[in-house]
Amino acid sequence: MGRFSKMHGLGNDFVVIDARAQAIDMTEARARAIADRHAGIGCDQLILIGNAADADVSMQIFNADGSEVEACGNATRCVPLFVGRDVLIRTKAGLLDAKSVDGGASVDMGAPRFDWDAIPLAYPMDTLTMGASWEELPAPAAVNVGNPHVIFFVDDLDGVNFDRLGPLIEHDPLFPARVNVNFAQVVGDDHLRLVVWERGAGLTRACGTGACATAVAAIRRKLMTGPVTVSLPGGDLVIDWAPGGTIRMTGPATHVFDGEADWDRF
Ligand SMILES: N[C@H](CCC[C@H](N)C(=O)O)C(=O)O
Repeated sequence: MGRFSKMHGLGNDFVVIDARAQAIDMTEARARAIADRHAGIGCDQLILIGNAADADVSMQIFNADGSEVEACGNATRCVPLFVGRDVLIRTKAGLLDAKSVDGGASVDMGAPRFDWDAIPLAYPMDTLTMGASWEELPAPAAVNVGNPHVIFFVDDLDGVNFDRLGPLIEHDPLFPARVNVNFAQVVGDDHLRLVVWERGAGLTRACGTGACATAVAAIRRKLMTGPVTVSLPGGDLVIDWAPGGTIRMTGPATHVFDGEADWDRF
């Protein structure tokens, strides 16, 4: 039998498996089966913690649809709680420094990237105000924070049909690696509301990399200067960034319970 921890960051929930202690052959199909909320354990993302030659641990991230991706901000904040100390984490997006703070963690998420081919987009385009539109939505921004994000700043977040526009944009051929779709509303000085349709997971209660990408886009557009409070359905994150620097994300991390499972059954 294998062991796992159920954890979350502002309701964005994870099954976390310590692959240092147990051999597990993770495939896209097995990740999807584990994440299934009806026939599996259920989570937005599956997280494998492993050994790393150049860091304290490695972190692999699988979306609920089974796709392996580069970054997950909310899960990164859970790693110090999971391993019991501050850690340097090797991910597909680079080395991340995660330190415990009261009730959660503060993480240096690295530097954002803005070039069209770093997002990536299918062809050259300005990524601060993109020359692309979807129905009534305003021209978005695009930012890569280890994973790809498109950000729409709207006047009325409650009037957006997330379930219709989210998948339409996630799968648009302009995004050859698909994309996380962020819908944001400025609600005060250095304060945003944000709802995210996540690539490979759909609507979640919070998205850490989405909060990072959206705060960076707001600062780039001079809508605010930061540190930015990002209010997601599951709660608040604080994002600090200045042009030319790396992004610091601070917020809660929660351990819910530990369990056992026979991984060969998935
Ligand atoms: N859906 C994302 C991965 C999880 C990101 C999110 N849960 C976070 O906290 O950053 C992607 O496909 O890039």
